[in-house]
Amino acid sequence: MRKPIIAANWKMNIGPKEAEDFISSFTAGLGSLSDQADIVIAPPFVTIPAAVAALPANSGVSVSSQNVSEQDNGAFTGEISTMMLKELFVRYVIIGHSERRTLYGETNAIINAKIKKAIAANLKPIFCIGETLEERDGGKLEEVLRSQITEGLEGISADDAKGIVIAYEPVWAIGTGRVATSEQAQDAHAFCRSVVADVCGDEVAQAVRIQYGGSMKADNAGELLAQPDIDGGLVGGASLQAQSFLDLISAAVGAK
Ligand SMILES: O=C[C@H](O)COP(=O)(O)O
Repeated sequence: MRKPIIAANWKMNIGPKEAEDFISSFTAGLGSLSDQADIVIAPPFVTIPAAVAALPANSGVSVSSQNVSEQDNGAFTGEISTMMLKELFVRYVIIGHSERRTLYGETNAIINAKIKKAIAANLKPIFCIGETLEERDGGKLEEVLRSQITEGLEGISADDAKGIVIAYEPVWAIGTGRVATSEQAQDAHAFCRSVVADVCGDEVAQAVRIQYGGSMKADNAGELLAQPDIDGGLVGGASLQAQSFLDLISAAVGAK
């Protein structure tokens, strides 16, 4: 049985002050939800210290970054290293989000280097994959997912791969309000799991958690999480208000 994992990706929203207010309302309403799922919040880099400080001890909520450098240190203006994140008690790192791929030119090779760097620092990667509408309509869904997974996980041991979280996010569903149907999402998740089995073996494929991302909300989270291969969510818009994120988590864990 894979424990659900629900992550808030705040993207370029919520500064340090606003994060304190969010976390105080969010943790006040969390109750036992954090026993039923791993809950992760990924603020912008500058908000991470305030988010970590605002979380009560034993809240059961982990902090993630939204990106990390594949370099250790040096002349890389604007970049943040794994070791800097470790100092801030960050536990997860979102890697290869479609916005990083399309807007900032991240390739499968760069993403693979970032995943390796995160693992070496004992940070847990949330490894994002997903097809564009053009690729899906052009019959390339499986080809795209296979190459993203195969190249992203290249050279990673089975033991390390087990701890990676994969986020399947159809690009056409991100921020559009157009959620994949539960059947479309389940089919894609089952396919991703089969590719992980090809690359890393069946034991890893059964252990790896695969989140769905793309217009997930409280009113569709239950149906999505009821699917056997959907183990959680990577949530953008619906994670920006404490109550809407709590409602979503509640619906998600209720379906498992
Ligand atoms: O990382 C989160 C995803 O990009 C989904 O964003 P969204 O929930 O706003 O569609």
